[in-house]
This record gives sequence, structure tokens and C-alpha cells, in this order.
Amino acid sequence: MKTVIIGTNHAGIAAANTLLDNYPDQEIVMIDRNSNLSYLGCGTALWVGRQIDGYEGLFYTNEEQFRAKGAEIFMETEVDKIDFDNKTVKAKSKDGEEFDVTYDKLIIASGSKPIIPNIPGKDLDGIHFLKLFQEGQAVDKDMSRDDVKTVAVIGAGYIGVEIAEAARRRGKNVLLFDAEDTSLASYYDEDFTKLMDKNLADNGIELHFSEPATAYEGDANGRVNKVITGKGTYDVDMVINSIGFTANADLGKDSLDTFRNGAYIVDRTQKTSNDDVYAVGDCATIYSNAIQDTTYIALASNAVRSGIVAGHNVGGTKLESPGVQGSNGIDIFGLGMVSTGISVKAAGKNNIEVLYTEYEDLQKPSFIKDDNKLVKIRIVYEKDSRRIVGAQLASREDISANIHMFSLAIQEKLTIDQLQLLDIFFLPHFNQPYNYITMAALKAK
Ligand SMILES: Cc1cc2nc3c(=O)[nH]c(=O)nc-3n(C[C@H](O)[C@H](O)[C@H](O)COP(=O)(O)OP(=O)(O)OC[C@H]3O[C@@H](n4cnc5c(N)ncnc54)[C@H](O)[C@@H]3O)c2cc1C
Ligand SMILES: NC(=O)c1ccc[n+]([C@@H]2O[C@H](COP(=O)([O-])OP(=O)(O)OC[C@H]3O[C@@H](n4cnc5c(N)ncnc54)[C@H](O)[C@@H]3O)[C@@H](O)[C@H]2O)c1
Repeated sequence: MKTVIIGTNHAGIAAANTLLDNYPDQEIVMIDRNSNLSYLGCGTALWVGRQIDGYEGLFYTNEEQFRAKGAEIFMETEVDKIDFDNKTVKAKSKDGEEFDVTYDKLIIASGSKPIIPNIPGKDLDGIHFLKLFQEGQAVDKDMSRDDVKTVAVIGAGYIGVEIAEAARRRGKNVLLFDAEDTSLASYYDEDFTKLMDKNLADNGIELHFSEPATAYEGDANGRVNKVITGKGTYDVDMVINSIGFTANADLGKDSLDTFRNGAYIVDRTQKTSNDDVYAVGDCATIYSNAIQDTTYIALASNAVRSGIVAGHNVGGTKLESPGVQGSNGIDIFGLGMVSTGISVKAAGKNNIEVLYTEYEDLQKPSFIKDDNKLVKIRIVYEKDSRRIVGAQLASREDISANIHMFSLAIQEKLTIDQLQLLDIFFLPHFNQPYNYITMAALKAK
């Protein structure tokens, strides 16, 4: 059996390793247009903000490791067409050599691409995106220029907030713009986003919310020097666009069923509408247990899991994904926030009628004087069924591991009432006897 994998980043790597490690008879061909693989974009802001020594540790594998396992791997090679009828991939190397590769099964792991704001001035120098390692390098280089004093970040989602922090840590004036009236609007409700907005402002970031950029202007050398919005014109020396990702799924758009954003629609085994073609990671849809429907969530964690699922199914072991909750987290200037499932706001957008319960308390009993910070929790549940559909936590303590339990609760359709008397251990070094999870659940109407 010969399997071709297009795209060798997180999803493609997970699929390849699953096949190579478990199904020795498989012939694996991996193709990627990039010169590197396994880059953890999540580390870009840490590196650019000088919170880690450099970028070297942000790669967790390389092409030699796949060759050693027996795969054939072509880097800097672009697939420009797939002939689904003849089960053939048409590729072109960076030297212009064109060649065909046939397959029995195909796994498309072509990922996502940043959404480009289609506004005047978008092609000026000094305007960046942050997806590839090379784009991180370009941002880092530009930020090292002495004449770059003011950085505009367009989009205050996860990438925008993280790179705004990094730019501030590099001593820049930072202007953060978003079309919504808060940061992180798609992940948290207002009570939580307000905490992050204050945190950003307290650390010197100038917030411009409900203020999308409408144009960029440049100097005589064609380098951006102004951001224009409906509310004003701002002098800037550099722009970073981070207004979201969309699926990179052009290769199969005329042959495979696609979602409203173009992602390949897949079933729980990652199979597309073609029996011999699987799609994984950011180029594919995913099943959300919170909304109980197919959706699109671009995360490395989902990419890895979907790659494992596809690998086993292609290898011959039937394995269905349990679906996801879109669990995510962020840590900015010491404020940590984690969420899973849907917020009250997102429930409204999905026409799901919900209630919520919340609680705020110190992590540990008040007699613990050191490292004892406030924790804020909100649990969102469906009004009629009382099924838990989301949770959000914020603290300056590391409370991140709590979110995994809520992820499992959503996956397993537990109700808010089942949480009330859940056995949660107590030790003052860690937590309180009247735990904030228990207290929030007991307060639920
Ligand atoms: C700055 C940043 C920070 C992030 N932080 C986090 C985080 O903290 N946590 C988290 O879970 N997620 C995070 N993400 C999201 C995460 O990186 C993506 O969800 C993940 O990369 C998706 O993996 P993927 O393999 O599906 O796709 P991609 O990483 O997009 O990889 C797709 C691969 O396909 C190749 N390819 C595409 N088209 C072709 C073609 N025609 N021919 C050959 N090769 C092709 C590309 O070169 C690429 O290597 C972050 C992303 C960024 C950019
Ligand atoms: N910590 C993490 O888990 C992490 C970190 C980085 C990226 N990621 C993932 O990578 C993907 C891409 O991240 P992202 O930050 O680009 O997307 P995002 O969806 O997190 O945020 C995009 C932001 O841009 C705003 N926006 C949209 N159009 C706009 C416009 N025209 N003008 C101004 N603002 C506009 C949105 O309101 C939103 O706040 C996401 O799926 C994200 O979850 C995750």
C-alpha cells in the first residue's frame, strides 16, 4: 500500500509517524513546499520577545528522521495538481523539475493560510504575517531596526495579542487594533476579555478596538508608515497582520466536498468525500462536541490528533475521532487564560440556549501567603439538557490543567449537576476545601 502525504507540518508529521511506526508494510511519500518542517509557531512570540534564547528549539523533527524510518520525503517541492481519477499527485521541485507520484491512499495536510486584509496599501514593505518560520524571521529582523519604533498589530486574537506582548518586550510602542470591541473575542466572554484588555493596557499597549484598519499608507520608498481606520490616522513603522486563518484547500476544491471556509469536509475517520483521500489538520473540518456539529478550528493540538486518526485508518485500523472542544490557552505578561468549548457569546451565535455559573476565589486558603492568586472561573451549560458546553478560567497562577477536565466533561456530555459533588482533592499547598469548581457548580441555577 502506497500513501502520499501532502504537507509535512504538524498534521502530516503525525499521520506519517503513525503509519511508519505501526504499519511497516506501508510505502510513505511525503511532499512539502517549505524548506523546514515541524516549526512550532506558538514559540514565535516567545523568541521574538526574547523570552527564549532562540528559534532552534522550535523544531521537533527533521526530514532525516523520516528517511531513517523508510519514508521518501521531498522538501521545497510543491504539489500543484491532484488527478483524483488516476490517483496521481503532480509535483514540482524548486529547480523546476516536474514529476508525478501515484498513490493508493492520499492524506492532504496542506494546512491553513493567513487571511489577508484586502485594503489599499496591503502590499507595502514592512507589512507582515506570522505563519511560517520565515515570516517569524522577517518580523524579528524588522523589529531589530533602530528606526522601527512603533508597531501596529492588526487583529487581537491569539497571534495578535502574543506578538503585541513580544513587540512591547522589545521596547516598541505597540498599537493593537481589532474589529471587535475586545481582544480574544472568539475565545472568552466579556468579563474575561476585560481582564486581558486591562492587562495589555497596564503593560503599555495602546488598544484600538472596534477599529479595523481601512488602509495602509507608505513613504517614498514604499515602506508602510501609516495605518488608517474609521477613527484616525496613526504613524507606524511596521505592521503585523493577524486577522485569522482560513483553510489552504485549493488543491481539492473542485473534486472534494468543502465547508463554508473552503476546508475539506471529513468524517470521524478524517476521510473526505473521496474514499481514497483523507484530510487532516488546518485544511480540514472537525467535529465539535460543544456545538454538536462540524466546524473549523485551526489548532496544532487538533492537527496532531487528526493526523493520528487518519494514519490508523489508512493503515487499516478503524479509529474514529471523539471530536474536539477547541481547548486553548494563552499567557500574556503573566496573566493566564484557558478556555474550552463555547462561551456564552459563541453559544448565542450558534443558537444554543445556555446559562452560566461563575466563581472567583484564591487558589489556596488565605493562610498561604506566597504564590496564592485569584482564580476566576465560568462554566457554561445548555439550558434544557444542563450539558456542560464550555468553561473559561483566568488567573496569575498556573491553573491551566483544570481545563482538561472540562474538555472531557464536554466530550462525555456531563451535566453541570454531575459536577457538584465531584471528588476534588484538597491540600492547602494546591487548593481550597471549598474548591472554586465545586462552588461554581453548586451555584448553578
Ligand atoms: C504564530 C502562531 C502561533 C500558534 N500558536 C498555537 C498554539 O499555541 N497552540 C496551538 O494549538 N496552535 C497554535 N497555532 C496554530 C497551529 O500552528 C496550526 O493549527 C498548525 O500549524 C496546523 O498544522 P497543519 O499541519 O495542519 O498545517 P500547517 O502548519 O499550515 O502546515 C501545512 C503544510 O503543508 C505545506 N503545503 C501546503 N500546500 C502545499 C502544496 N501545495 N504542496 C506542498 N506542500 C504544501 C506547507 O508548506 C506546510 O508545511 C499557531 C499558529 C501560528 C502561526
Ligand atoms: N495560544 C494558542 O492556542 C494560539 C496562538 C496563536 C494562534 N493560534 C491559532 O492560530 C489561528 C490564527 O490565529 P489568529 O490570531 O490569526 O486568529 P484569531 O481567530 O485568534 O484572531 C483573529 C482576530 O482578528 C480580528 N479581526 C478579524 N478581521 C479583522 C479586521 N479586518 N480588522 C481587525 N481585526 C480583525 C478578530 O476579531 C479576531 O480577534 C487561530 O486558529 C488560533 O487559535 C492559537
